[in-house]
Amino acid sequence: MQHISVWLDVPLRGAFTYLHPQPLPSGQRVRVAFGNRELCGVVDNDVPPQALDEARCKPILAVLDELPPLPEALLQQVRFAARYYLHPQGQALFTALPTALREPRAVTLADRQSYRLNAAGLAAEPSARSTVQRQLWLALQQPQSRDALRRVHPQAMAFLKQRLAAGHIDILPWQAPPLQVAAALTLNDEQQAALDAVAAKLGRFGAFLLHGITGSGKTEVYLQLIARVLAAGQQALVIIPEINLTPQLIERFAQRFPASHIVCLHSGLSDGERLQGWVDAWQGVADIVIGTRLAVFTPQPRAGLVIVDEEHDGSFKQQDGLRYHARDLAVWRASQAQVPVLLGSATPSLETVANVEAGRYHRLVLSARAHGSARLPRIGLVDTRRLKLVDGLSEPVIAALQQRLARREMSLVFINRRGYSPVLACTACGWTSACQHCSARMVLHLSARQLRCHHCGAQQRVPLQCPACGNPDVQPLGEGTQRLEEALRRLLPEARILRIDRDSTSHKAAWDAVYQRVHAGEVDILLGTQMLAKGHDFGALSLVVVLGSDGGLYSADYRASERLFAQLLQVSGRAGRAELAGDVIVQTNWPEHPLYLALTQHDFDGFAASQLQERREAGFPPAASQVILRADAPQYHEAEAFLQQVLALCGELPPPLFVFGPAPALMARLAGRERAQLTFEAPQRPALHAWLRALLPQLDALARKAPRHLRWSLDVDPQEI
Ligand SMILES: Nc1ncnc2c1ncn2[C@@H]1O[C@H](COP(=O)(O)OP(=O)(O)OP(=O)(O)O)[C@@H](O)[C@H]1O
Ligand SMILES: [Zn+2]
Repeated sequence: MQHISVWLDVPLRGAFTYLHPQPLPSGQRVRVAFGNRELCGVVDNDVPPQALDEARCKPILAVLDELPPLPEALLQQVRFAARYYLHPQGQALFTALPTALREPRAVTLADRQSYRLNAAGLAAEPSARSTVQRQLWLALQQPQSRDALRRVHPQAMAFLKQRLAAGHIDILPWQAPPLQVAAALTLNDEQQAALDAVAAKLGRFGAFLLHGITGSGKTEVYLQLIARVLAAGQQALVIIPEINLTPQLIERFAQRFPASHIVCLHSGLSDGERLQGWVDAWQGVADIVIGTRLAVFTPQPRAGLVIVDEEHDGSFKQQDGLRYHARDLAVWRASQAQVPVLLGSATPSLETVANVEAGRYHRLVLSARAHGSARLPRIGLVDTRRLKLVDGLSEPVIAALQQRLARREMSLVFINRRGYSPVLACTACGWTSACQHCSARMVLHLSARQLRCHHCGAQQRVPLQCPACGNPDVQPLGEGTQRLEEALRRLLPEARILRIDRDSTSHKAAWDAVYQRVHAGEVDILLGTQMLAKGHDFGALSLVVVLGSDGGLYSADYRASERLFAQLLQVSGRAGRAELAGDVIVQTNWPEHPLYLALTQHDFDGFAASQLQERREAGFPPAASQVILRADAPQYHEAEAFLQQVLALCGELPPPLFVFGPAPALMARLAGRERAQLTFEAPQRPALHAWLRALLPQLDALARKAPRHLRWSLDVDPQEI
């Protein structure tokens, strides 16, 4: 019997040892017993098996070998991710796999082979009268996939089956159809320079930032680079935020590469669809993979290029389990595969800006809008300190909306708050609608007659009177999208208004309908949240109004200004993308704030430089490296006590490492649990990680003794504090 190391999806750091009569290759999926369950495991011969007595060791129950062993490149990527993010490797591995491959069961996959008549089949010619048979027989003189045959005639499968049984068919391995590239746009000089710079690195590693203002034609650069990669017989990986994965984007890729196999990986897929796409990429059948953060783990044997669009986007950081950053893993992966990686954004993250400054990434600039006459919009501020607002709207804003309406141009009203009003308050005693489970207010959803917590999902009926003092006069305070919709309908009765937020437009089909209406010219005012901020290209849009953004100016989170600036520049970037000139109006009580001043000048570089300077002075990332140890429990003192024990375990940290806390998290209470944290920090990452890695065994031991209801986690390079 052989001792074999197997990774399991369990929160333990080591691999497990099982027995099997023969050696098995690394990456082989197997079924094993674990406790009283059966689990899927993955063999890893890089880990020495434990020298256990055979009597104490269980056998492997089944070898799940309908697929080849998982590729070494994936196992390496997982090894790196587990090490870097201080996460159990077994769990990291299973995070990387599609759900269907996490189960201890065999999977079924589409047939990607081709079929062609052999000599016997060519000799057995159907009679001229059986037209369907003849049509299929003629088609099968060339290699055909099952899909292609079905398109020839719906009865194709029956014909194929019969001919296979008769021994008339040769089965051929999958073959890529010849590449087709539809007509591309002529690049402008900056686009061309960017393309040339990355193309020069094809076949080698190089990290690039494509810093292109909104509407500068970044996507066109991606498409033309991908054309080169495909022409070289390689595969491309494109990672984008979930919110940008619109049917329009996919359509743009499909139109450019009509014969290529494009796989789209996102959260809306069924397990079977995700598995098929993943396996197609791994088997080299898929030429292009476009997906959200999890797609960074999709294997590609002929990898040629990695693209991360909107690289600054917060959704690239996973917030539970293996807390990886898809952009950072994408860069690592490109360096392993020796291919270039291109990070695109109009508002790059400060991490990336710092990497450019340090010479690790090379910056490529697109400084002008690509579309013929398009210019950047004018951004103006409306000082609301002395203005009377009607449902949150100032006179100049209403006038501007009216003007566009008269000119039959489209406007976008942006407010990052869904619901009717962010809080309900009692006019007598000052009671507000706090969530009982979170340190947050419950949002009024008037149409549903509910108060809802946007953090934990708690819902309750709108009280008819103040729950504290019985006063019947409880009033909504502030505006959300629903209330603004109501106000706009009243103030501009002739306008056709379309509200877009997570309540109105949650699935892809709804998005499709939005696009159709917008492009058919059936919308005068688009009103919505951050769902509208990024990536969309609405030609007729000439005015953007930003409401309620002041809240982001004075947050305790040091990243809040960076995020707000990026969001405002992105949403401003929706205006004036084609022939129409664009205007942006930001309503604010703080018109002198440096963030707004930089915004009105479209001064990303100046703003980023000042933010980086602040971070350096304060010793915050990217000028330092952080790891947060979080703990939560029903009572604060339980979470805190655990972290105190960790502190005692740490003892004196070797300078320049240091730790602060335990302190309550910014959102101290969430879904009924109190949250505390320790923040570890150091000017340099390797020393911090090495020191924490050495601490892990003792930390795990301590955690095993903690109360059962205590939860804890490590967050490397945290994005939320
Ligand atoms: N070289 C070009 N010549 C003419 N038009 C172009 C060119 N490149 C891009 N465009 C057009 O400019 C518009 C904006 O391009 P694209 O959507 O690629 O920009 P982007 O930089 O990805 O924008 P954003 O970051 O704002 O989403 C599109 O309508 C596109 O067709
Ligand atoms: Zn809540």
